[in-house]
Amino acid sequence: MAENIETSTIQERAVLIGLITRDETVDQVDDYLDELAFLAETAGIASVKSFTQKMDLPDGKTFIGKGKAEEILNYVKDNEIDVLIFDDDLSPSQMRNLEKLFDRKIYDRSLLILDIFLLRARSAQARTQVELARSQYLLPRLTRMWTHLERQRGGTGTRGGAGEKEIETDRRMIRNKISKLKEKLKQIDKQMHTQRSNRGAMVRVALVGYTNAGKSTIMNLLSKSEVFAEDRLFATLDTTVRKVVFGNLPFLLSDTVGFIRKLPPQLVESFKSTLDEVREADILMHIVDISHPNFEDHYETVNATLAEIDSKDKPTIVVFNKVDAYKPEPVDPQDIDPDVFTDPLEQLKRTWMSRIDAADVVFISATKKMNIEELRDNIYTHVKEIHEVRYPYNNFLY
Ligand SMILES: Nc1nc2c(ncn2[C@@H]2O[C@H](COP(=O)(O)OP(=O)(O)OP(=O)(O)O)[C@@H](O)[C@H]2O)c(=O)[nH]1
Ligand SMILES: [Mg+2]
Repeated sequence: MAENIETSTIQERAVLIGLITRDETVDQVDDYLDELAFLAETAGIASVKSFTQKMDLPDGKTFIGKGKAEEILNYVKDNEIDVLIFDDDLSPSQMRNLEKLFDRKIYDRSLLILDIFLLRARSAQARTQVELARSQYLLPRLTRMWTHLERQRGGTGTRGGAGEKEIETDRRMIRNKISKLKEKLKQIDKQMHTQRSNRGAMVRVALVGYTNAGKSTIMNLLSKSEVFAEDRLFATLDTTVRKVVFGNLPFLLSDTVGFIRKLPPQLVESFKSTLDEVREADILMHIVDISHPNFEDHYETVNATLAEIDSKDKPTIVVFNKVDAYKPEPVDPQDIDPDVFTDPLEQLKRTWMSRIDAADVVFISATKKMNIEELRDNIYTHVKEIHEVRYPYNNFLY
């Protein structure tokens, strides 16, 4: 799509909106909104302010309550806000109602993630997968798209019978597009499957983890390759596979798309073939950014997503990355036991090494190259185990 100069130089301004439901704390929701701001930034949208509201259940019609809506509306009018971004997913009718109420673009988390994926998709496979997910997301929301179109054409916003007919045409077009994309994806999947089976029976290790955890950085470090890594969410959408040899032991290492809280279900579904690399892996390396205040949530989110793609029970090395940037939670000095002078990182290590089998946990810094030998030893041990079962007479001398 052609971008005009205006949209690329003047950033869109957004307010972020999150509900604090019964099972969530204020701190948690603050962290979710920080993440949402990071997502918005990745999509080129500046977050100007956040609003939260305590509510047990979202309002069926407008998601937030009346009073809150008024407060936000006033702010939106006074501060040149273009977009409202909700941290949770909105139903098609909520989205329509909100759009009417605010007369601004309404995003939910899914739509934002879908837009980022669309911006970042490079390969034919990734593009097809994202387009499919996005079309499926848009289909029930077409009326809204139509009103957008109408406004762009300078219409008055009133929708007569002709409008409804056009919506029906648009719907048919999208349905056609969806089936074409599915067909195309089937073809690509077939090719990828052949490529994968041509790789033979080499042991396969897959890097998995929350987005921005450092997977690509670790891939580069271990395989001496150059995979795009940066401080952005979803820097990687395609799977890269490299052959790596430790000592005399060869194996395949793959880097793939990161996970995030509330990944749109349409995306998980259409990225299933990208995630085949994970599903068919012998060993997983689960990378966790330990410097992130919410890293325990991230760890759980990744495990839940792994369960969704039937990959939860594989041998897994948990790699806590970014120890160089780890900042312990501030503790009240009075709470510190004067007899125990252990450093907080040490304590954290102990906790996790007892929670997960200690043999499968490593603490590293990929950028500062701390503890990389230990990581390599750990991978070597795991790969060797599988290799010996697969090639009992070979003694892996190549
Ligand atoms: N401080 C610190 N930063 C790191 C470390 N490892 C990676 N990073 C930084 O974290 C950011 C994300 O790294 P990536 O390797 O792109 O992360 P990723 O998991 O591949 O992210 P996605 O592809 O977006 O899912 C980059 O800015 C890296 O430089 C580390 O050990 N310490
Ligand atoms: Mg990456």
